[in-house]
Amino acid sequence: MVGSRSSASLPIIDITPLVRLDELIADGSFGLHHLQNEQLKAVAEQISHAVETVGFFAVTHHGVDLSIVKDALDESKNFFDLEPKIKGSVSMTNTYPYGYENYESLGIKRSATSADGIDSKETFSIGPQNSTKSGMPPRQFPQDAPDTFSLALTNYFDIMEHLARILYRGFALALQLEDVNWFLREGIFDDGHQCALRILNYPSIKYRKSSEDRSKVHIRAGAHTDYGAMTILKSGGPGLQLNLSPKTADDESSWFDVPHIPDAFIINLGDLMQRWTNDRWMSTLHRVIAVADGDSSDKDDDGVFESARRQSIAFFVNINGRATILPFDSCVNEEHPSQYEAITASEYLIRRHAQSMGMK
Ligand SMILES: O=C(O)CCC(=O)C(=O)O
Ligand SMILES: [Fe+2]
Repeated sequence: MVGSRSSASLPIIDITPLVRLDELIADGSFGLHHLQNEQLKAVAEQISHAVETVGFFAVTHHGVDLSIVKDALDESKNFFDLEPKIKGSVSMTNTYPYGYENYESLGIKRSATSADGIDSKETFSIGPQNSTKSGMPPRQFPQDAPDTFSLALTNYFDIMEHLARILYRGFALALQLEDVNWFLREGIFDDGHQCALRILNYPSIKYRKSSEDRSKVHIRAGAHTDYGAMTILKSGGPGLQLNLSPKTADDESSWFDVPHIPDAFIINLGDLMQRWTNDRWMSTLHRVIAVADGDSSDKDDDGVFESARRQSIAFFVNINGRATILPFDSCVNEEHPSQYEAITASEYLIRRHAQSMGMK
């Protein structure tokens, strides 16, 4: 029964100490003694625990200007309301891996489980600002979309880049790397990084649930793991679920709701970070399901349910394409020998993308 879905205990981490650290570094007053701060150590421990046991956590007190988030959500809504001809005028191609995609009309099924159908969502993505250093194509926005749209997305991208830096410091502390700015070194995560921003729209839907199989859920985005280092997700409503064991993806009882926490961001790790940490940190399977409005989900008879439109914004945090991914020393020992060879980040992402499209 959908009404009995249970919530995973999502770690909620107040990242104030990491935001303070960022301020100290920005104004030049940082000294190594600041790393001895007990609250900072506690945050690193919380991150470490979250990524080793769930692969997902929420961050609060992140310092992000929420008016930029609101603008991005409002402008996204207006964008997806535009005519298909306009919103689809910049679309994803073999040479431009961003732009507009309508999964339903393309018949795209990107999911790990046989039970999932075609995603009922549309998306628009942009890549990094610095196309020369990142080696990615220059950003494109539909010509007939308002300037306020490109401005809102550009601003959102910039604040996410900043939050990514703050979180990467948390990761360096959690991994006990020798330098708190380890991930932010030149050639690892500098302005040649390959982050991507994707806005998502799940149109409102009506669906019927059969009385024979009441456990069946209506999938809006099929089960998948993300490819990159981490994803910073702003979800505009409930419906996100996670599953801690890929083997049980077809078993409904193994899916847990990720609580929707307004004003927080949900962080989840991607496959690249799992590989980098020699499988110590988890890239967790997740999906989006329709949640009936007004929680009328446990009607007795065959009912038609309606689920409101849902929007979200995913910021896929990557690193520079040429950076080498080799398991961290702190994640390799006799009990856990290194599982992976060195690979560059871009090689890895291309390989993962090909796998998801059914090519090997
Ligand atoms: O819309 C959401 O809440 C999740 C989106 C997601 O998982 C993705 O785009 O990778
Ligand atoms: Fe995802």
